[in-house]
Amino acid sequence: MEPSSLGEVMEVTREFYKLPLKQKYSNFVDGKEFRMDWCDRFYLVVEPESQRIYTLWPTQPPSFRDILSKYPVRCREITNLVLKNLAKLLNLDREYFVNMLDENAMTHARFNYYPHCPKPDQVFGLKPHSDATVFTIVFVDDSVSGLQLQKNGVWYNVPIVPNALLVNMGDVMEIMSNGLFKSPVHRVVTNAEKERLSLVMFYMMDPEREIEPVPELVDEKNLRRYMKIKTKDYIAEIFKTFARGTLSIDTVKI
Ligand SMILES: O=C(O)CCC(=O)C(=O)O
Ligand SMILES: [Fe+2]
Repeated sequence: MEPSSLGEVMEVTREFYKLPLKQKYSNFVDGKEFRMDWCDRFYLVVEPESQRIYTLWPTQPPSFRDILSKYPVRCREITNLVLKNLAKLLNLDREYFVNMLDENAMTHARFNYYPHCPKPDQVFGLKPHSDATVFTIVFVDDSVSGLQLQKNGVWYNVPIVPNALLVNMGDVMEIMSNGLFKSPVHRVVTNAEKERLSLVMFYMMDPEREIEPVPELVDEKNLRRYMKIKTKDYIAEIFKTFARGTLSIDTVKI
């Protein structure tokens, strides 16, 4: 994607979060079972277009709508390209995963704003989680880091790469690939001095479609590792597990 279009997208996100009319509320609830995250989130359905609720779309800054209408189109091109190559890697029909994201598939845009935090050692910007999506495209802040990935129990900082988008495999791909692909656990740490922004595109299937390992990838040698679950039930699960700080994918592992 051209650096100029990416720059515009980050700029409208920044402008939006500067608006006084936006109610800013940061939560710090320190309980035994429940810990809120140090961030403001704003979700919009962007696809299917018929499900956009334009009354919720900010009218300020004035270019918000226009820019946020074009961005998903470009992200979809990236998604399709990567999904085709992932299917090829698994020796499946190249369109296999692309076809899962049919006309009823849901794409959410999530705008994350992490205010600077007076107690960065006590609260996360976003708790450890894996994305309950097919696929996620993250546009991270171009100057403040904070996103970390877990591998073999160790946390690694995700570097800031100018004008780059981060493509993240979600739980659905882990389940469908019967564990060949991994949906990485990640988190966002807070920063004592600086605020941070990100814009995340979440690709999910039609809520009525079922998630399960691709039959071609399961046999006597490669036993089935995940149960079947309807997309909408999996989404309902996320809200419970995220609040508890556990992983949704663990609920469908066999
Ligand atoms: O803010 C980020 O860099 C990542 C956000 C994220 O992981 C999410 O919204 O699921
Ligand atoms: Fe995430």
